[in-house]
Amino acid sequence: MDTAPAPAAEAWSPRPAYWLDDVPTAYGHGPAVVLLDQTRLPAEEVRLVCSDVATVVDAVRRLVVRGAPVLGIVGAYGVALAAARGEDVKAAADDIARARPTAVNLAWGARRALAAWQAAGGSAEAALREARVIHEEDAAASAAMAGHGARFAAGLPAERPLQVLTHCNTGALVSGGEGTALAVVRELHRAGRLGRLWVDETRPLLQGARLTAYEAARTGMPYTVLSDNAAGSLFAAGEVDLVVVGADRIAADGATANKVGTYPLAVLARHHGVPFVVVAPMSTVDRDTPDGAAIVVEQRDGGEVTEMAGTPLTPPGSTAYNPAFDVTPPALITAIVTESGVLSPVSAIAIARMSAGHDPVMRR
Ligand SMILES: CSC[C@H]1O[C@H](OP(=O)(O)O)[C@H](O)[C@@H]1O
Repeated sequence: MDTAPAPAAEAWSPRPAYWLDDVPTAYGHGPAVVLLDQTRLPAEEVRLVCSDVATVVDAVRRLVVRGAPVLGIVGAYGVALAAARGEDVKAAADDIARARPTAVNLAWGARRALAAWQAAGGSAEAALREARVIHEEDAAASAAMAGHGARFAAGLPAERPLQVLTHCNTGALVSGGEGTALAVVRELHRAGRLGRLWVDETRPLLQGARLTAYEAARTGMPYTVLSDNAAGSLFAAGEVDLVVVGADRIAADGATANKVGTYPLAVLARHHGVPFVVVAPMSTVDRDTPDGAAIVVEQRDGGEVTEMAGTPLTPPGSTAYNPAFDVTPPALITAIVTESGVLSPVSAIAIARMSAGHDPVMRR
């Protein structure tokens, strides 16, 4: 079984999204939101300079920037950009929130920046300040989750360095810091406790094969990519000690929306007695969504399934079912790791306590 070579571990960040005050733009010099174009990775590191909100919204829709926490950061920067350009700020916040419906962070970040703008009497500086606070908060949350998650993993009965399976991409590309679930894996690697990272390719857009592998290679983790279909045989062979995934929205009862293909992993993990851990900041917990049935799952264009890099994979006229996410019920989740601590077992009460700002049920 091939394992990609592990280059020297390094403190590395791809800087997925940031603000620049004064750059050449389509409108002359002015502020911009700069995005690392994740559709071009791993082959090319190309940055998109967004000088208006319409460009930000299009970039979110095309997954130029993606992943719940960084979407919260970009949502806030997008509102700050509208304010700086004298655009309709409320309309901008609404357009941003509508760009992708499932990751609660997108609307949450936009609304926080809008509220700051309104509270300051329509101040663009206030909106930008709030966006920067959200960016910094997410970096701190990422570090805290990495610590809580690694300590939880260290408590697992393991006779070997952990073999961890993950789905989609939850690293520094989705965060102001090192990410969510992949930040936990990176912390385990630093502590010498990571035996291998199994990387689900994550059809149809291959966030795992393209992005998680890119991050694992850049940070020196021992990793192996697999087709999503192969995960079951890994469990059956006893090669998975822990599953860690991210989240796009966690409902008040602990039901979790994440990249499509997550729910089957939760079922496999339960069947094989493997801990299944969700890692997400509090900004992804949405107490206004009561349960999994209330989570809106983004349905994306079928062409993402029937084509690969513009090449048809199916006969002309084929239709495709392409939900971007699925929902895992709380009963299949061993623990939810947030910056506040570890919930185990997950319960509606614990989630409610956590989303109300109280300490979670269990803290490690
Ligand atoms: C922890 S945020 C990463 C999260 O977002 C991904 O979805 P997408 O690539 O469509 O933005 C996936 O659900 C990841 O778990």
